[in-house]
Amino acid sequence: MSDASILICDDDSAIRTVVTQALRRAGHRVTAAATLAELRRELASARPDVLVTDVVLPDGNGLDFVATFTGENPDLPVIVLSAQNTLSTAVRATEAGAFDYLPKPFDLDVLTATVASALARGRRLVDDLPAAEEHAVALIGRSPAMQEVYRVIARVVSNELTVLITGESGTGKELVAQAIHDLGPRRRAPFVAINMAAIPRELIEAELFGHEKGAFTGAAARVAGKFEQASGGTLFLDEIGDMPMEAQTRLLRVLQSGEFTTVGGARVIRADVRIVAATNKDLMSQVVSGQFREDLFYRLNVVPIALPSLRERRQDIRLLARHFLDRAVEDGLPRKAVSDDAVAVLEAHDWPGNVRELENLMRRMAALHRDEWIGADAVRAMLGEGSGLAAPTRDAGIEAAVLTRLSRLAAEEPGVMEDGTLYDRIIGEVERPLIEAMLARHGHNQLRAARALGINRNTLRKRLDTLGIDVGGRQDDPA
Ligand SMILES: Nc1ncnc2c1ncn2[C@@H]1O[C@H](COP(=O)(O)OP(=O)(O)OP(=O)(O)O)[C@@H](O)[C@H]1O
Repeated sequence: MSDASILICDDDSAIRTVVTQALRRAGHRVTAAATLAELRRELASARPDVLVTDVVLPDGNGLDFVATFTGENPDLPVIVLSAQNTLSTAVRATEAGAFDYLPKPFDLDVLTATVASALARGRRLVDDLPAAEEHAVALIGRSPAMQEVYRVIARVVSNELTVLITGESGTGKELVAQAIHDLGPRRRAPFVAINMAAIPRELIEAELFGHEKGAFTGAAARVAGKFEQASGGTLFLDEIGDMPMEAQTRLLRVLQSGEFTTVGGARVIRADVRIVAATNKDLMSQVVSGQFREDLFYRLNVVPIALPSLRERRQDIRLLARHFLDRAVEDGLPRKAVSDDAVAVLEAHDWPGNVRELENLMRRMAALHRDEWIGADAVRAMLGEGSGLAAPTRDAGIEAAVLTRLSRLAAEEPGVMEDGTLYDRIIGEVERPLIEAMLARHGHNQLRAARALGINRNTLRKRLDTLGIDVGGRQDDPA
């Protein structure tokens, strides 16, 4: 007999019975309540060692009760059970001061273990949480795998622990990092992301720590690095597995000392950022092969969050598909709906590009499908056409940008999807930044820019004219 007393409140009598039996088997004394009123009566007559409560009760909301109750009884651990399996319930439960949150259906062994650890600690897990606030980050998914992700997020939002998010490309690593920022006390300061794979290796340190004027060829002025830009907020180190060794060493030093110096500078700056890192690589095997510093790995991997692939949470596909169609409506596209057999096709697909691939597909459907109802054949056809979507040579960012642009155009100009101008308009919009970038890279020398682009100099001149790109009076200097 543990001699601990547990009070359980749930309006479902089957849950009350099984929980009571399981906790009694574990040696505890158990009292049960079916409503908030009964719960209040029980609490007034005797103080339990742990309170376990449901959220939706016939006479009120369990979470509101927990928030007030834990404020007055900070030492009594509360475990919240809920069937509303969203990130916001997990976070609200933690914000309300709950010791832990268990999504329904839960495993009785897990509940028993959670009660045991609540008894061992005898206090709330999280202190000083920010006031509950509606947040913009929509992480969709109710699968058990996502529930686990929400629980970890809810536990880390209020502290400064470094988080390492792993998962295949497109599983939502950046979205999770953003959620951790948006829900935590640093949310009013910037969230700054840097992608190690997208920056030339030799520039990574300057990007991270900033550089002084003249630190290297081309450093015309002092530039603040991402650490400074994110000051007070969160720094998201994306694709951390691609970080070169020297930069890893420097990052480790910063994490150890909490200070850094800019490239070429003697100035010491205090690093005031929360670090969230992400990778789609197996960092541990990179450690083994000597490509990643072991000490840095352990510094980053304080709280690991492993995001499931979409294949591992197929039950979320329907919700996600609807979510992306709703988002398309917000972008001004007509409302579309997926039929059940279309959902079955979506659920059977393997999604190598994960949620990003599904998001792109739904955007394409919203922008291009003619009927309001999206059936199985339309999905099959679109999946067939888009089968190259996740191919490494195709940039999902460009795909998404083009589809977003198409959506906006469709919303702003009815008829544009049929009026025969789309090719020139969209290609023109992509062409302009491409040409401008190559001109800038080649010092506005048109001949060299044309060569680099692989087009004829006259073609380039014509395109500059048509697109109205200002060449600042420069012509093509001799190459
Ligand atoms: N659970 C989710 N709910 C809603 N949208 C999601 C979810 N997961 C991912 N997305 C969406 O899918 C797209 C890809 O997500 P994100 O960029 O966060 O993935 P990632 O894992 O960081 O990818 P990469 O490794 O390629 O950088 C984004 O547009 C994001 O909003």
